[in-house]
Amino acid sequence: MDRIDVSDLRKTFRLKPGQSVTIEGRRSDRVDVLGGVDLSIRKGEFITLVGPSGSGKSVLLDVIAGLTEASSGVARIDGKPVTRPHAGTAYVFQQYALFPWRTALENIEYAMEVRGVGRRERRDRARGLLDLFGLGGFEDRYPAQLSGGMQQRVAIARALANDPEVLLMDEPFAALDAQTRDILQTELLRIWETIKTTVVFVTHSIDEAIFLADRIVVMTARPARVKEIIEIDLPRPRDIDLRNGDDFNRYRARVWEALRDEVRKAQGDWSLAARLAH
Ligand SMILES: Nc1ncnc2c1ncn2[C@@H]1O[C@H](COP(=O)(O)OP(=O)(O)OP(=O)(O)O)[C@@H](O)[C@H]1O
Repeated sequence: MDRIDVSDLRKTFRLKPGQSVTIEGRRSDRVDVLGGVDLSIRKGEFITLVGPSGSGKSVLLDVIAGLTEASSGVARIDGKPVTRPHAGTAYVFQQYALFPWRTALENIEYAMEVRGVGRRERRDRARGLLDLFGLGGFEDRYPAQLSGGMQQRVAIARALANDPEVLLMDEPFAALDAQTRDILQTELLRIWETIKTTVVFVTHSIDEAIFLADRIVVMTARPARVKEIIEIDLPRPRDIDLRNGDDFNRYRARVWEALRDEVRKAQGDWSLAARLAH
């Protein structure tokens, strides 16, 4: 059975009274963000999601997470419709979203506390996760005392603390410098290869999308649908040098080919909106 199944998912936001947007030259108080998304994701698969800015990738993740209700259609996890946040789903955002008043160890323990896991088990597991992410020795540091890369490692460790069946990641490395980003991609893959949870990872980076994925889902401009799914047939475990190879280059060209027109459409939408706004 598929782990995640999304079927004809649509989402329209109604704006607040007095607010409006310009879409294709017309004023509207509604924004159609998801326009019928169909997608099946197998258990243990690593999916990356790319699409123009503002195309609804985060909204799609929010619906799968149970944080936003769809206007119509359904997202299912293990065959059950998602209607609210689910203990088996963890979410990692671009901003580290750690509790500043808790140490690294206590941040990781938090998710287990909520589930009522006993203190000793919590501590042991949180320590194990810190070690897994190369953060042994930093357990008593507060987020402000950690680098961006370290904070994001803690955020991912916290997300993994409850052994999620589904891990949703919304541009988790976008705020990091290029080298830290490369390192974290490799670390994430190393850890994923041992735990094999199902990952849906949103990114703007084509290289990141190829490097991580079993399959890349390319979304259209808003209202978003799945434009194309590209199978990434590169050997695992993957090393960052893979990016210099011919196969990688071919995938780069192919993903960009799928994305290019959608990015143009989205930009046309914005520039038209900007012209009309002046
Ligand atoms: N609560 C809301 N009310 C109204 N519009 C919303 C709301 N949330 C999102 N939107 C709109 O939905 C669209 C899609 O947003 P979303 O953040 O999912 O895009 P995205 O593809 O993740 O973009 P980016 O790649 O830039 O992060 C945007 O136009 C956004 O303004």
